[in-house]
Amino acid sequence: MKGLQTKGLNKSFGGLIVARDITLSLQPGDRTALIGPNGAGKTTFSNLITGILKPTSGQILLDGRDIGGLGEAARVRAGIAKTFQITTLFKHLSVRENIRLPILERERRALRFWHRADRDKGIEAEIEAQLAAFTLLPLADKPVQDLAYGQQRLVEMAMTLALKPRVLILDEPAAGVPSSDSHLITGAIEALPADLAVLIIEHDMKLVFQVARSIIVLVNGAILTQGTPADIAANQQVRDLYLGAHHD
Ligand SMILES: Nc1ncnc2c1ncn2[C@@H]1O[C@H](COP(=O)(O)OP(=O)(O)OP(=O)(O)O)[C@@H](O)[C@H]1O
Repeated sequence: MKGLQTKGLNKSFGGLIVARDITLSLQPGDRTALIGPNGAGKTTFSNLITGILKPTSGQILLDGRDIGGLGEAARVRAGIAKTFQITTLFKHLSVRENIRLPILERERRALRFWHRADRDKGIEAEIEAQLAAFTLLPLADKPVQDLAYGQQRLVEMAMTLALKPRVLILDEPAAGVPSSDSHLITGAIEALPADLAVLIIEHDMKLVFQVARSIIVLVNGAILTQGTPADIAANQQVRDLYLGAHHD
């Protein structure tokens, strides 16, 4: 089966169960949001997928292959990427230079024997394409520290795509972004490569309902329900348990 699957994923910290029998699948092209109240286990789930945490039991498959035994770096190489965080941006370097870094790193790892000039030309073309895709061309030569927060988040996304992921986890892409700039984030998500499988963990329901085609609701570490945005908006249990409740 193509894409990412989890089968019966469980995680406990001592007596505290934070992931309960999570079985889901994320196919190429999916735009799936994972929502749930604070402490529901969303971050824990993302950490299980990226390999930061090891599950207590259960399986994680990528294209049908069990990747549960792989460490974080190997999972990135296998095609699972989570967005770089703003704290990892080189703030004094330009947007273009920041985007160049993960591309150079990828090429160094791939040990492809390009003629140097061809390789450099290819890299520069890729940087320009990413700048254009994320509407960053006019800002390309500015130091990242001079950008608005929402624009810095676009730089993170562009850098993550240099890893050529097949599965992309966007962990709170709109966190800290003023609502006047949230269209930058929704625009960037909508412009992601069509065949990428995208999992969006997000508190901002407006953004979730704009970009997700499927929504998974997590409560107490377990999947309460999964459905289209219309299903979820109409689900009384979700409204009672989550959407009506106060969260940040
Ligand atoms: N390393 C840890 N050790 C013990 N308990 C932990 C650890 N990490 C998370 N937890 C607990 O696991 C539960 C789920 O936390 P998690 O951060 O995954 O939830 P979340 O849905 O991402 O919440 P939020 O929306 O607030 O980010 C919480 O009760 C949390 O206190």
